[in-house]
Amino acid sequence: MTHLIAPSLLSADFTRLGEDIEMVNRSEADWFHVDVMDGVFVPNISFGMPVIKAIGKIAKKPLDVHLMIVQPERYFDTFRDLGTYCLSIHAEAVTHLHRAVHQIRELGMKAGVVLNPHTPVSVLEEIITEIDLVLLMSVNPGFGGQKFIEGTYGKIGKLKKLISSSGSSALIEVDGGVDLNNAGKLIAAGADVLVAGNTVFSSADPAGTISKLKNTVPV
Ligand SMILES: O=C(CO)[C@H](O)[C@H](O)COP(=O)(O)O
Repeated sequence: MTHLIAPSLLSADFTRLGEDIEMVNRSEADWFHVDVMDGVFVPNISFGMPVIKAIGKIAKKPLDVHLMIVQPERYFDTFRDLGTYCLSIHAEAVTHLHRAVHQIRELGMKAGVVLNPHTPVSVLEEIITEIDLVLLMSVNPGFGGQKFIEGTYGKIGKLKKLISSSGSSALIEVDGGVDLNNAGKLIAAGADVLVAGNTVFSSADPAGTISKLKNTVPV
């Protein structure tokens, strides 16, 4: 499978969000990455339901929603109703991860599990065959534009081994500090989905940057 690109709307220009969404619609991007922060699980607040509803009205590509919130179970129904394709929750934010991922799947969404940089891949051993995606944070979550954590390459390798030895078909997504310099190495390490915020939206040619990310070859 060729890798997928998911521009993170956290780095979009909110004064012209509609134009940025249309740019992504027309681009070679595959998904919209939507970061939801509550100011408790992470030290920042992003946007909530009315904004996501507006995004969903004009987004022509699947919504890949990353919940950085405590007790995410409270909102699974709401995110399904907002048209979420893949709903990802942090392993660190829920006590009953198995129950939570099954609730997400029963609502008809793909279920993703997110690991913070300090959380080992081994926490997924008993659940890897029951999830659709693992999102590895390559920065500490909460803010766009942070520096990529180099240890992520090794973590992708460990996750890839766990996925192939278990027969899981989970995708590996990487989020945080992804740019044109590290994209090829991330794909070579085994990343299936690259999230990019700052790299895309701070670029002089965002659609061109998405195209470059999409056409990056493994190195
Ligand atoms: O989840 C996130 C922050 O918690 C963002 O998706 C991530 O940081 C992407 O932004 P950038 O590519 O600018 O690092």
